Amino acid sequence: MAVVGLSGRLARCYCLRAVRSLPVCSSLRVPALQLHVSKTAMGASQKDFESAVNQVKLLKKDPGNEVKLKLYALYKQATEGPCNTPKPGLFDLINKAKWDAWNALGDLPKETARQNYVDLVSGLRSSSDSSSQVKPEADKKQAGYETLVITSEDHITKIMLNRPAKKNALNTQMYQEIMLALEAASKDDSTITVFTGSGDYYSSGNDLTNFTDIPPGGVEEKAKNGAILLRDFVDCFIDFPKPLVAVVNGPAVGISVTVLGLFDLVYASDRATFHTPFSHLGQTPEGCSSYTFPKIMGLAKAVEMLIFGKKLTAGEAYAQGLVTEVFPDSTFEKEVWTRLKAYSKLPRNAMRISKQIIRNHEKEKLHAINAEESSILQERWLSDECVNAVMNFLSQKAKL
Ligand SMILES: CCCC/C=C/CC(=O)SCCNC(=O)CCNC(=O)[C@H](O)C(C)(C)COP(=O)(O)OP(=O)(O)OC[C@H]1O[C@@H](n2cnc3c(N)ncnc32)[C@H](O)[C@@H]1OP(=O)(O)O
Repeated sequence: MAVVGLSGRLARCYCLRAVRSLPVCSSLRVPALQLHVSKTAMGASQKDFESAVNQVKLLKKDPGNEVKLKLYALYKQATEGPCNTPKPGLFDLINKAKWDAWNALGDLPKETARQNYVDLVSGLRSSSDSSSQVKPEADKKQAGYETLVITSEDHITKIMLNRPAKKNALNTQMYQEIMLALEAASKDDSTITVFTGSGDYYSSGNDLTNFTDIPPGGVEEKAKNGAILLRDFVDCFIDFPKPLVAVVNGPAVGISVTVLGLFDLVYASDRATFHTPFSHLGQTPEGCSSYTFPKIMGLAKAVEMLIFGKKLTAGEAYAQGLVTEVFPDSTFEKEVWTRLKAYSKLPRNAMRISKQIIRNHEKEKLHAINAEESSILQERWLSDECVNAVMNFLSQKAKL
C-alpha cells in the first residue's frame, strides 16, 4: 500500500507528474541506472538541468519509485542544498521516504547534485529509447504516441497532429511528443519530414487548458515551465536538419502558424487560414515569428498579423511569402503527396547539406530570439490581460 501511495504523491512533485499515469517498467532497475550517475561535479549548466527536468516528462516508461525518490532527492539537493527540514513523523510514510532520500545525500554540493540529476535522466532516457525502438518495417504507424499519428512511407516521415475533436490544439503532451518525433525523424532514413493535421483544422494553436494545471509552486512555476517547454519546442524546429514540410489542411492558429517561418515548404489547402491573435490573448509573438515574419513578408504585413491579429486567407499568405503554394481543397491531398513523393527521391545528403547552407548562418540568432520571446511570454502569461483572455475562452465567453 505504501508503494502505491508513494507513487501517487511523488508523481505530484517536481516535474514527475507525467510519469504517474504510465505503466511501470520492470526492466528499469536502480543499480543499472546508478552506473550513469557521476559522483563528481562535471558542470551541467542550469539549462542542461532545466532541460533534464523537462525530459523526465518525456519518459515513456515509469522508472519506478526508487528512481523517482532518487530524482526527487537530487532535485531538492540541486535546488535547495542539503536537507534541513524536520524529519516527518514515523507514520507519515511517504514524506519520510522522501526526506530519507534527500537527507541521505548529506552535504553533496548543489552542482554535483545537478550533474547527477542530468546523468540519471540521460540514463533513463537511453533505457527508455532502446526499449521502444521503432519497428524495422517502414510504412507502418509508429507506436507510443497518443496525440500524433506518425507514419513512414516512401522515405517520408509524416507527423500528423491527432486531436481532431479539439481542433488539434497543442497540449503539453503533444508538445513533448512532437519534440520526440522530430528527434526520431532527424535520425531515421527518411529524406523529408511532413507535418499535417487530422480533421478539419491544421491546428488551433496552444491548448488554452494548458494554463489550468497549476503545479505546487504556483502560477510563477507554471509560467517558468511553460517558457522552458516553449523554448525547447521551438529549438527543435530551428535545429531540424532535414527538409521540413507543412501540409496545411485547414485553419492554423497561434504557434502552429508562427513556426511555419522555420519550415522549408508550406503547402496550403485553399480552405486554410493563418491567424496569430496574440494581442487578443494578451500575449506576444513566439516561434521566432518576431524575426521570421518581418523578414518573410516585410514589416508592415508582419505587424498586421502579429500585433493586430489579422487573419490571412491561404491566397494572402501565399502573396506574403509565408506559403509556398496553394491547392484547391478538392485535390489538395492528391496533388501535394504526388509532389512530395517525387521530392523524397532526391538525394538525401544533398538536400540536407543544402538546408544547412541556407539556414546555418541564422541558427544562433534564431536561438537567441527564441529565448527572448519565451522569456517575454513567461511574464505575459502572468498578466491580467492574458489571464482574462484565457478565462473568457475557458468560460465560453469568447472565441477567436
Ligand atoms: C508552451 C506554450 C506555448 C504558447 C504559445 C502559443 C500561442 C498560441 O498558440 S495562441 C493561440 C491559442 N488558440 C486559440 O486561442 C484558439 C481558441 N479556440 C477557438 O477560438 C475556437 O475553438 C476555434 C476558432 C479554433 C474553433 O471554433 P469552432 O469551430 O467553433 O470549434 P469549437 O470552439 O467548438 O472547438 C471544438 C473543441 O475544441 C476545443 N478547442 C479548440 N481550440 C482550442 C484551444 N486552442 N485550446 C483548448 N481547446 C480548444 C474547444 O474548446 C472545443 O472543445 P469542447 O467544447 O470540449 O468540444
